Amino acid sequence: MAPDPTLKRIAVMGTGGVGGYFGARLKAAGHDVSFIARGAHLDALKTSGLTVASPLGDLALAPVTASNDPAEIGPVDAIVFAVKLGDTESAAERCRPLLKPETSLFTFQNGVESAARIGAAIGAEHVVPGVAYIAATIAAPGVIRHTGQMAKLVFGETDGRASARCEAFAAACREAGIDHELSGDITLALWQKFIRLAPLAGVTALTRHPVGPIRENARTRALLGEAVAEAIAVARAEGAAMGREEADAVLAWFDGLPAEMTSSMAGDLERGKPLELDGLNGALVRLAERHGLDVPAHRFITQALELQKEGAA
Ligand SMILES: NC(=O)C1=CN([C@@H]2O[C@H](COP(=O)(O)OP(=O)(O)OC[C@H]3O[C@@H](n4cnc5c(N)ncnc54)[C@H](OP(=O)(O)O)[C@@H]3O)[C@@H](O)[C@H]2O)C=CC1
Ligand SMILES: CC(C)(CO)C(=O)C(=O)O
Repeated sequence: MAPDPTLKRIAVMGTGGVGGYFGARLKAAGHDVSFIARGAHLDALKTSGLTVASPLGDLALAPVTASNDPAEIGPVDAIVFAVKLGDTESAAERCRPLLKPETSLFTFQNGVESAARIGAAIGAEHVVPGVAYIAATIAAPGVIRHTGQMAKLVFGETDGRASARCEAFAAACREAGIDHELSGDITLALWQKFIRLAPLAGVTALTRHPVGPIRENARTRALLGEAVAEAIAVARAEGAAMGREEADAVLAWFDGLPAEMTSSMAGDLERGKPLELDGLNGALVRLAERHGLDVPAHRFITQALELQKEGAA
């Protein structure tokens, strides 16, 4: 089947675990996808193409269009935005040559502040918030490694409308075999992920252990539970429609994860890369303060990881 004609040209800003994996699936389905990358990873993409190793099916795409200069790519219909939170504003600014008035930017960054930050840089009208559920990383230059079975995108307009641009992106995902959901309440979807991710990221990074041992040890399980309860309190204060009993569903989700599952922030810590601490646990501390709430577990996590935040020198 020919790919949906509405999204003729797609650019991936940040060809890492998330952008590389989902961008590769879209390209394999026949879409015109350009990959923005840098360093040795870009060199490998240019010389050897993009490889994805995944339990859902490997891909070896060569050649691929890859560049560190968005002006070389020019205006596109959609952008998949997936850089780390610390690169948000600089990468958003670099998207300008990719924009025409109707270009949509789908952001799959973690946290609950991504769309607002990108919107402030390039105009809110371009931005569609989204959530990625996947564990993927750059295993070597040009190679994305996906672990586990989870690989899902959730996206939607902030006002809940089923817009043409979201329908078109959903069609592209369908054609590419990407598990996806066009959400009628993306703000809730962002919080649903955030109340899982921030505790998991914080506790896996802090303990340097995957979820298996953390959930089996009474003390670390309690820390995870406290971090979840605090995140839910902040979500509720921010207006997310969820009850305190949501904590049971989150702990059940942790119990269902593969024991060896960790978080992208723990992976960054291991590799000496900068941490997304300010946008995850740090964001909960900031938002809690705004509502007069105390979040001691997240405060402690941010304090304990502070010296690793910028990555290894
Ligand atoms: N990895 C995962 O499993 C998941 C991650 N997420 C979220 O998705 C977002 C992206 O994470 P992830 O895919 O892991 O990130 P990665 O670090 O794997 O990939 C981001 C890539 O973008 C590159 N990059 C950053 N800025 C620019 C720029 N201005 N120009 C060109 N290239 C640039 C980075 O290069 P360099 O390495 O040189 O910095 C890197 O190669 C994060 O917010 C993360 O929390 C969400 C769900 C799961
Ligand atoms: C927990 C996980 C793997 C879920 O998608 C994630 O988002 C991350 O580690 O950044």
